[in-house]
Amino acid sequence: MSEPDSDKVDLRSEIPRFRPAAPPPSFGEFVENMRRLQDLAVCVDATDEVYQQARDRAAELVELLAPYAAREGKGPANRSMDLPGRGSLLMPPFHVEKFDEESVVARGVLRRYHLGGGGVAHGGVLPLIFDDNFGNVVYAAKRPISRTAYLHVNYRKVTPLDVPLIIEGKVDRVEGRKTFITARLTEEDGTLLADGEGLMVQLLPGQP
Ligand SMILES: CCCCCCCCCC(=O)SCCNC(=O)CCNC(=O)[C@H](O)C(C)(C)COP(=O)(O)OP(=O)(O)OC[C@H]1O[C@@H](n2cnc3c(N)ncnc32)[C@H](O)[C@@H]1OP(=O)(O)O
Repeated sequence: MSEPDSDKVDLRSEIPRFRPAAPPPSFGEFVENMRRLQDLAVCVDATDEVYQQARDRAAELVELLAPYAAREGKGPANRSMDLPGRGSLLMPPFHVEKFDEESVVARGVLRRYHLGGGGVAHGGVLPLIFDDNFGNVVYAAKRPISRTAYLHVNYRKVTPLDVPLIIEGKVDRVEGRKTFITARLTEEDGTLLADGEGLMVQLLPGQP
């Protein structure tokens, strides 16, 4: 049976209306264990016997979960606002601490999974953090639903792992359908690691 139209932000688009989830009690620990698994998957140096066992246990987990795969916007991942990264493994584990028309601030850490080289974060992870912040800024500023047209990141210093990080983004200016956003990624003491600028363009009816 098809889903009701009220689940869509725009009846002609495929973007589901965002509804925060109340996840089952064990979901948060499940996600954190999955994050630890990701950290280990990219760092362990084990014997083939260990990898065989890991392969088989991972296959059991896939078999357990596969029957419950649901459409976008239905499961708790990405919608659990009290969990790091909203409970989405794609998102680095950041918590939004401020969400209003003035700015959106989130705090979190990058971990072993996010390693690039030389003990610091992979550069590609930072645009993900900025893009998510830009999306939140547009939402918090009550701008119409928009997508990123471009995103520019200036890497000012290498970004450490396992150190609290803060991203703060705000609307710089609005020009018709265009919302220009700026953001800064810092350490807790204010050390600037990266700053970014992005253009979010309001979607027209029918744009996916
Ligand atoms: C739960 C809901 C989640 C919704 C999303 C949340 C936000 C998450 C952020 C994302 O990650 S979105 C995913 C990454 N982005 C994309 O996949 C976007 C793909 N691109 C598009 O869909 C279209 O290119 C876009 C909607 C951004 C713009 O296409 P349009 O055909 O609607 O715009 P048009 O070309 O008419 O340009 C509109 C204005 O923007 C300007 N513009 C567009 N792209 C630009 C660009 N890249 N650089 C500079 N200016 C740009 C363009 O010049 C023009 O300026 P003017 O109005 O002043 O003439």
